[in-house]
Amino acid sequence: MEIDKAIRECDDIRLKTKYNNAIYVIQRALALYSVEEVAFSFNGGKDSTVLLHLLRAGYHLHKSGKNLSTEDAELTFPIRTIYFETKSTFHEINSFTYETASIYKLWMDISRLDFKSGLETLLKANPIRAIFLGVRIGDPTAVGQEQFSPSSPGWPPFMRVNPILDWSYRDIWAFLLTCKVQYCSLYDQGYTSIGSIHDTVPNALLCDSEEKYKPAYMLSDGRLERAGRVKKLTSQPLSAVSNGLNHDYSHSKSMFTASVIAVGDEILSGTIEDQIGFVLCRKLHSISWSVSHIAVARNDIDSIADEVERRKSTNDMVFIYGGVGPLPSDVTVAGVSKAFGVRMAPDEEFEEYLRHLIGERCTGDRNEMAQLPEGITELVHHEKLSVPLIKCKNVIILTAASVAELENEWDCFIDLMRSNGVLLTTEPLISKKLATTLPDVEIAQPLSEICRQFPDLYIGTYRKSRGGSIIITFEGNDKARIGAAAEALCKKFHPEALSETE
Ligand SMILES: Cc1cc2nc3c(=O)[nH]c(=O)nc-3n(C[C@H](O)[C@H](O)[C@H](O)COP(=O)(O)O)c2cc1C
Ligand SMILES: Nc1ncnc2c1ncn2[C@@H]1O[C@H](COP(=O)(O)OP(=O)(O)OP(=O)(O)O)[C@@H](O)[C@H]1O
Ligand SMILES: [Mg+2]
Repeated sequence: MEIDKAIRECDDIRLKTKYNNAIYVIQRALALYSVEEVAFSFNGGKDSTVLLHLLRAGYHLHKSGKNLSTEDAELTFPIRTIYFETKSTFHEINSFTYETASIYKLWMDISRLDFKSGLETLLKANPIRAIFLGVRIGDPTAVGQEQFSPSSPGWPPFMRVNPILDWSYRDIWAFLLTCKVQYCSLYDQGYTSIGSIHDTVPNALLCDSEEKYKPAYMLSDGRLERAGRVKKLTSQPLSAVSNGLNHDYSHSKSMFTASVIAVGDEILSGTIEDQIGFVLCRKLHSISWSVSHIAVARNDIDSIADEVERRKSTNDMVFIYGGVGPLPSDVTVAGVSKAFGVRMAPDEEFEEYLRHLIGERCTGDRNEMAQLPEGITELVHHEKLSVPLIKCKNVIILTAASVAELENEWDCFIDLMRSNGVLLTTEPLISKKLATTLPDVEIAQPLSEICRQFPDLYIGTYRKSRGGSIIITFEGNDKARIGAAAEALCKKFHPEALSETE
């Protein structure tokens, strides 16, 4: 088999290792699923071109391992190949896909539906259980994926098989050039990663002094392969902690809203009690911020991403804590990354901080702790913080794991907010509490009337126990109005029925 031979004969040890690992994944998949149960998602891009040849080699080796006729395996490639064709595909990509299909006699299934609907249709009509993809770490969609990853909730059920997940940009080009296989012509014109015609331009890093573009394999820093993608999210200046807040500052009197997300399986199993959320709500309340939601998410990228996605657009700020660090369960930052649809990329500034903090233990080939969501992360510095606060648009990732640590991070956060003028826009809330042992049925009606009379105040109630006292809270910015509301309520009962409490 020409691919296998080319790799075995080359002296690139790194490429050989990557190749062997990818072939291993392919062979395991072919051992787990029959040929009819697998499909290959091919779109003419460089990554899927690499995968095509790996699959050809892997299928051949799979056949020869079973002592079946390998001649047939060289000539035919019986794995169903799916291509989602759209009007916004580059014509060079389209024609390369069709030419490749004809050269290698691919069994093509063309879909003109969106990915999800196309896959639903395909899976209804065929016994497909696993799909090979050319997804690589660094792709925005790779966040949280492994070599075998079930499709996400909401997608039809199948196994995503990613044999080249750990391949770098350099590995891709080493393979294509070593095996001397054809690739789409756009890669020779400065394109380094290809999306749709609307969001892809040649990579400016390959433009020479005569305004000509060098081929994609000349890009020296593979982390910049997506520099030719027109960004959907523009990055922000890294100056103020208030950047990215959804709040409209022109209405300075309106309340800021926040959501609080704790991350931790142990909170959900009742092993530990979340005290940080409680203290954080109190602190937010003390500066007149309204907490609209508090949630606990599992240590799982999709659960975190779902929660963050839901809250970030409806709140001025989202605070998330737990699951930050190098442990296997520390996936909070990756979850935030997924919520914003951006990839995780090494952040040199953050790595430097970590190096100071924990020495050389944190450096290495893949310093996971120093990977942060790309293009949306702002490191917010404060002299009292040994590691800066991580702020992704309006999501603040707190590293606190105890109330004392939260106190420190909070003080710094407040300091920074003040210096950005944010806290000066709202006045502190004033509150008054009344306690009563009257039964709730007796209080309900008169209290409703007071609520109607004082719509400018927040009036709430809570019970200490079913049989015990009820606490009525009055909150607002105007002391006189609070006094008037409390008095109006007291007048509706006998003089000792309600008393002020802390
Ligand atoms: C075969 C196939 C399977 C996919 N499975 C999933 C999935 O399970 N979950 C998911 O969020 N996206 C899935 N996607 C979508 C991709 O992750 C991603 O949204 C898409 O490739 C982005 O392409 P775009 O940048 O052109 O929008 C799948 C795509 C393909 C082609
Ligand atoms: N339109 C499509 N049809 C079929 N598969 C697709 C399509 N778009 C993406 N895929 C699958 O998703 C994988 C990842 O896509 P991605 O765009 O990151 O890589 P690529 O297109 O192969 O290379 P490049 O990074 O140069 O664009 C592809 O390798 C392919 O398996
Ligand atoms: Mg592509």
